[in-house]
Amino acid sequence: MKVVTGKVMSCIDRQASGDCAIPGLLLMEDAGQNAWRSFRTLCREKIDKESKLLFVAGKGNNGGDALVMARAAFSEGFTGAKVVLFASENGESVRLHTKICEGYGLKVLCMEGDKLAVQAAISDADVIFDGIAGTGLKGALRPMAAELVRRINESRALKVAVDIPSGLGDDAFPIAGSVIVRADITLTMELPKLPLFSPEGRKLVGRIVVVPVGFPLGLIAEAEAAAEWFVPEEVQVPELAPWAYKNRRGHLLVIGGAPCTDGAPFLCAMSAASSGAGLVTLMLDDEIFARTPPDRSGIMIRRLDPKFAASVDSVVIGPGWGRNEARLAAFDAVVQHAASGVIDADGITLLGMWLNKNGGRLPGKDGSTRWIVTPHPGEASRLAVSLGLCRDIEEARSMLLTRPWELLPPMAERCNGVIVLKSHISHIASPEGGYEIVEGNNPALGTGGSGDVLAGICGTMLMRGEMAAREAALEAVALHQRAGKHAAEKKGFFTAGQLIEFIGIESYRSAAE
Ligand SMILES: NC(=O)C1=CN([C@@H]2O[C@H](COP(=O)(O)OP(=O)(O)OC[C@H]3O[C@@H](n4cnc5c(N)ncnc54)[C@H](O)[C@@H]3O)[C@@H](O)[C@H]2O)[C@@H](O)CC1
Ligand SMILES: Nc1ncnc2c1ncn2[C@@H]1O[C@H](COP(=O)(O)OP(=O)(O)O)[C@@H](O)[C@H]1O
Ligand SMILES: [K+]
Repeated sequence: MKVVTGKVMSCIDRQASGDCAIPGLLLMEDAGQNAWRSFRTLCREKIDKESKLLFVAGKGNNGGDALVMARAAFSEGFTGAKVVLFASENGESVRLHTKICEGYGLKVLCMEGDKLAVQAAISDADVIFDGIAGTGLKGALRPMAAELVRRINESRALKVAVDIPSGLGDDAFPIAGSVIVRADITLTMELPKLPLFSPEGRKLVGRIVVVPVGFPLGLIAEAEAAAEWFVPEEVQVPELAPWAYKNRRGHLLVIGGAPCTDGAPFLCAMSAASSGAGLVTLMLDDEIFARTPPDRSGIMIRRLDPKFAASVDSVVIGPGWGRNEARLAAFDAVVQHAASGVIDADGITLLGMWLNKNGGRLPGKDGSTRWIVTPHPGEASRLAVSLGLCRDIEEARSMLLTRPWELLPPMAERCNGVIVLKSHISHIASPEGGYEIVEGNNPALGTGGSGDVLAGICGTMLMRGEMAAREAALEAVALHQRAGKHAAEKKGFFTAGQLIEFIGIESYRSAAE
C-alpha cells in the first residue's frame, strides 16, 4: 500500500476541496463515520454501550474528525461518550462539530476552563480517541498539548489515535524525549502516513487500520508515494517449476565464521538450503575447516578461496567472519569475482572500509545493482559514518530510528546496493529508487542468529529467476517474517536453528503454490 508524507496528504485534501469542489466537511463526515465504523468492527468484543468513550479534539481538522466520531458513537447508543476540547478558540470545523455534538446531547468539556473535570474524565475513560493534532502538526507538541498527552498516556484507557498519534509528524524533531500519544490503535485516513513507520514511530502507533475517506481515486493514484508498505503475507515468492532440479535453483556460496563465531555461517547456509537454494557451499578459514565434521546435512564445505565466488550463482559474505586487513583483501576478491551477493554482519564493516579505500561502488549489471546489504541499526549507523553521510554514530542512529527514509536512499546510492535496515519494522532502499517497508512486530523473531537466517534467504532469492536485487530483498524479508510468525504460533519463542524448519515450510508453500 502507498505511504505518503503528511504534506502530500494535506495537498490531496486541498486538491479535493479546490479542483474537485468537494466540501471539506463532506470528507470529514466520511472520515469520521468510517473511522468509527472501523473501530467498532475491530473492537466489537472490547466495548459495549456502557463503555466510557472520550473524544479529545484539538483546534484543527484532526479534532473535527474526532468530533464526527463522537457523534457517530453517541447516535449508536454510546450515551456515556464525552468530548474534551483542547482550546476554547477553535478552527471552523471544530466550532461547527462542537455545536452539533452539543445539539445531540453530548457532554463537552474544555481543557482551558475545566482542567480538573478533564483530568477526571481522562482517568475514568475506557477508550480515549486522540484528535489533538494530525498531519497539521508543526514541530514537537507545545507544553499545554504535551501536558494533555502525558495525562492520556498515563491513563488505563485503550488509546485510539485519529489519523496519527498526536505529536508524531513530518517535521524533523527528535522523537526520543518528545511527548507523543502512545496509541494501541491508529485509524489512519485514506493512506498511511510515513512517520507511522520509523522504527521509533512504529512503537507508538499500535495496530494500523486504514480508513477509507472517499477521495477521488485519480488524486490518490497520482499522489507521490514516499514508500510502499507491505504486510509479509502480501509478498509473493516466484513459483518454482515442478521439474526444477538443484542446478536450476542456484548454487550459493556462504563465506563467514571465525573462531568463537562459527555458528553464524552454518545458520546462514542451512537457511539458504531451506529457502530453496539448490546447492550451498560454505567456505571457512583453515582453522575452522580443520575441526569441522565433513558432513553438515548436505552443505558442502571448502577452505577459504575467494576466487571460487566466480563459480557460483551468488554469495553471502560476512556472518561471524571478523574484520582485519586479510579479510578486507578477501572481501575485495569476492566482490570482483561474484555475479551477485549479500553483505551481512562483519561484511558490512568491511564494505565501509572497501568503499573508502576504492572510492568506488559495488559492481552492477545492466545498470542495476546485484547486491543486498543487510545491516541492523548499529551496523547501518557505522556504515553511515564511514561513508561520511553522518557526523557521528549518535546522529546516524537517531536518523535511522526516526527518519530512515532520509538516510537509507543515499546510503544505497553510495554503495550501489539494496540496503535492508533490519528491525521490528524493516526498511528497504534501492539505488535505482524505490523504498519498501515490511511489517514485523514479532519479538520471537528477535532471536540470536535470526539475521544470519535472513542473509541466507536473501542469497537464495538473488538466484531465483530474473528477480532484481530489490525484489529479492523484499521477498526475503517477507518470507523471514512469515516464517517467524508461523514458528511463534507453533513453538512460542524459538531459536534461529528452529526457525530454519519454518523457513523451509513457508518457502516451499509459496514457491510451489
Ligand atoms: N478535508 C478534510 O478536512 C479532512 C481532514 N482530515 C484530518 O485533518 C487533519 C489535518 O488537519 P489540519 O491541517 O487542520 O491540522 P491538525 O488538526 O492535524 O493540526 C493542526 C492543529 O494543531 C495545532 N498545532 C500545530 N502544531 C502544534 C504544536 N507544535 N503544538 C501544539 N499544537 C499544534 C494547531 O494549532 C492546529 O490547531 C488530518 O490529520 C486528518 O485527521 C482527514 O480526515 C481527511 C479529510
Ligand atoms: N520484534 C521484531 N519483530 C520482527 N522482526 C524482528 C524483531 N526483532 C528482530 N527482528 C528481525 O530479526 C533479525 C535480527 O537480525 P540481527 O540483529 O542481525 O540478529 P543476529 O545478529 O542475532 O543474527 C532481523 O531480520 C530483524 O528484522
Ligand atoms: K491525532
